[in-house]
Amino acid sequence: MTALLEARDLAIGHGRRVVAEGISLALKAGRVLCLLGPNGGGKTTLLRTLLGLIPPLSGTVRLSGEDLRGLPRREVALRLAYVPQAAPGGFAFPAREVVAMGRAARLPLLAAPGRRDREAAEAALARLGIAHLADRPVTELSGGERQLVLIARALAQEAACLVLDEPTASLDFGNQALVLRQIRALAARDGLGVLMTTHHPDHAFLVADAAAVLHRGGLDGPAPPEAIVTPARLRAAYGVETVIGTVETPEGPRRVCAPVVAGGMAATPPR
Ligand SMILES: Nc1ncnc2c1ncn2[C@@H]1O[C@H](COP(=O)(O)OP(=O)(O)OP(=O)(O)O)[C@@H](O)[C@H]1O
Repeated sequence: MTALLEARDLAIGHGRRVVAEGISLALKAGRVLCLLGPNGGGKTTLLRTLLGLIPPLSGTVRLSGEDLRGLPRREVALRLAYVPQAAPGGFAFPAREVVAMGRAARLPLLAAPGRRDREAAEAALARLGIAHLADRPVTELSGGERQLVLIARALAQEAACLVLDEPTASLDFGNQALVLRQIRALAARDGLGVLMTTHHPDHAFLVADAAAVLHRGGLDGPAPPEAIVTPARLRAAYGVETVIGTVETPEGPRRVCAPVVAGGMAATPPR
């Protein structure tokens, strides 16, 4: 099976400044890849490079085997949907219209959304459990609600691959679980490929088939979460001691990651 999204020996950065190099990864349909790493490690830079929003310093990005550089923006948008980090501000559009904007790449230039587009927007709202927010201006929503609207907008795009930058960052505990459940279902049930960044190593255990850590100018992984999320690697990446254990859940045994906060900080924090 050809990967939906693939990076080969990628170097990423801004201008001439290299943020990380030697990055290779592949994301297949129906899989979730969790990207971890400390603040400033380069996660957003990597996502934006994979999306073609900033050029790689070297190496290649392929979408379903095709070099990203040869694809028009519109074609990229039909294959990859991006949920950027939630930012305050913006226009007071109703949530329904913001979600419908996810259909833009599927419409002829300046065409109004049709019935199929409105249905896709409604379905995306319902799927994330926010149909009741459809008429509310997004500027009046809580940060968490707004994040769910942005995810619904990406779903409405109906791309084969979802790229989410910290999709749970501003969400409360319940909404985090809702979003993670949706992410898993989108991969398992609908066969989407999902690449997400997170600051919670536990999310890799919860939803991911593979995890990778971007730190110290390189990428560890991707590999199965249990091979990547280890006390040694978390110490190297975050400078914190952790305990990894297994708990019983209704879905079966699951690994969990607990930081040690009482005098357990590593002697040498990263960079
Ligand atoms: N537009 C830019 N121009 C120049 N340097 C940038 C730009 N955006 C980010 N950087 C730098 O690139 C490095 C990686 O930043 P990036 O935002 O990719 O990290 P991150 O892992 O996503 O961080 P966080 O977890 O805090 O969101 C940082 O040193 C940052 O200062």
